[in-house]
Amino acid sequence: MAETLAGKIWRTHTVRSGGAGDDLLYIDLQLLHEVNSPQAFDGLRAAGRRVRRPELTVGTEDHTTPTRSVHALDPDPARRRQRSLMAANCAEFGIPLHRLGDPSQGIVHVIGPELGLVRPGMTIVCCDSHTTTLGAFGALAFGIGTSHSEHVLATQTLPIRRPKDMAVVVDGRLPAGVTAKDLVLAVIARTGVAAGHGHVVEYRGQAVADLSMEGRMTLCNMAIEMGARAGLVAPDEVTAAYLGDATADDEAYWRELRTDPGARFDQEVRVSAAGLRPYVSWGTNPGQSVPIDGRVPDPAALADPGLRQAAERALRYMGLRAGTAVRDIAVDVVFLGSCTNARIEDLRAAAEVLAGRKVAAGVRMVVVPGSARVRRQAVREGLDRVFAAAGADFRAAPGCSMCVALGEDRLEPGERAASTTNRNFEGRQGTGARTHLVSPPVAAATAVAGTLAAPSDL
Ligand SMILES: CC(C)[C@H](C(=O)O)[C@@H](O)C(=O)O
Ligand code: SF4
Repeated sequence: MAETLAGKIWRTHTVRSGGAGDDLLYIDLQLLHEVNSPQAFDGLRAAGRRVRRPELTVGTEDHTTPTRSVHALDPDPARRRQRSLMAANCAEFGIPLHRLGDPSQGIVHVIGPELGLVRPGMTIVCCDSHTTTLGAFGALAFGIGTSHSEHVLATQTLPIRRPKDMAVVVDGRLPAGVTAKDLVLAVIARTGVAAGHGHVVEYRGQAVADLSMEGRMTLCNMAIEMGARAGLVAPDEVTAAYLGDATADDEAYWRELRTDPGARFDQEVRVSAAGLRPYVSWGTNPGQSVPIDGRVPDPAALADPGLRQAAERALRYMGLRAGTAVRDIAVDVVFLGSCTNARIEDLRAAAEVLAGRKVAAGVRMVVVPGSARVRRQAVREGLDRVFAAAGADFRAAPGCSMCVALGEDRLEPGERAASTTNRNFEGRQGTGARTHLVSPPVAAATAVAGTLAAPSDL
């Protein structure tokens, strides 16, 4: 029978089939970070269990770490305690951990691929919703809760119901200057934030095949923002070239890792790439996004009462008026960072726009690399000097930083940011903070213009 890619990975990892209920799935890799892991370890200890496969488990510190220096003492004792607890847990259970200052430390979804841990056809879990990022490699990767994390630590298996299959097909080619971030915002603007609920989304079509691995990671990163369990791109030559070490056996296996012709998806969305422009969010969910040359919509024009109310509330929170041209919105802060857009290609794209230009007076631009490796590469390429010359603050240590405001970095109440992150709900980047989700080139152009802008506006 014709199968989807998700279906194949699922079948080959099913230890026990649960019929209409949960299957028991073998998990190839579990990643951990400091925020959600303590409960899982407490559970193990209480049950007197060990970690079944510590060598298939890797931890990092990312959500709460300082970014100004790898030696900085975090002034907050609760955050310090949380990270020491993670270190103690990993030491006790024999799990490798990349702490701040370690050359491989960084945001959990960024370091997995860097460490060569992510391969096509794997099943990967982490107590973090953006684990979907790793679907870019043709791996089935998704976030789980802490009790499930404990289950995987103890048994290397996970009880879980088989999700449905959804295809997002992007026909044609993306115009110049339109990135994976714009594409995913455009898709969510069309489908809404719940369309993928209970589904694995496989991104397909020419525009997806054209994306680099980093672009595919951006795309899969935000699968969760349309409600999906996971995002997936079938492995191809781009994947093999990025991994760089595929054997003939690997390549033969990877060729099977694709959706068979005639396989059925439970849902399909088709998008044409050709007409897309840079996208910017105006509201408080990623679906509330419009092209950069658009205007803040008028809630009164929305037929659906739920969407209308959400838009009214979003405009109030965001301090925006219907009909305002997006390009007229002035920002206080530009944040280039996060597991969505803080890999080397993202930093390059922003630096290309900033080169020879200055961040506008009154605007603060903060650049936080996704990992220590990304930072070293950026310095090798001289991007640090480009950021400094433009007046941007290129931080010394990687981490989630201002994406989530769990560490020191955050927006002040009422501040407005153009941010390369993935979530813009109320308070996400700090209490009362206002977030506009953008791509790295738009972030850089906005920093220069002081108002939301694309590079072509400069
Ligand atoms: C803190 C963590 C569990 C959370 C997640 O699950 O995604 C965070 O990474 C986020 O992006 O909101
Ligand atoms: S960078 Fe942001 S989205 Fe990514 S894991 Fe960290 S907090 Fe979550």
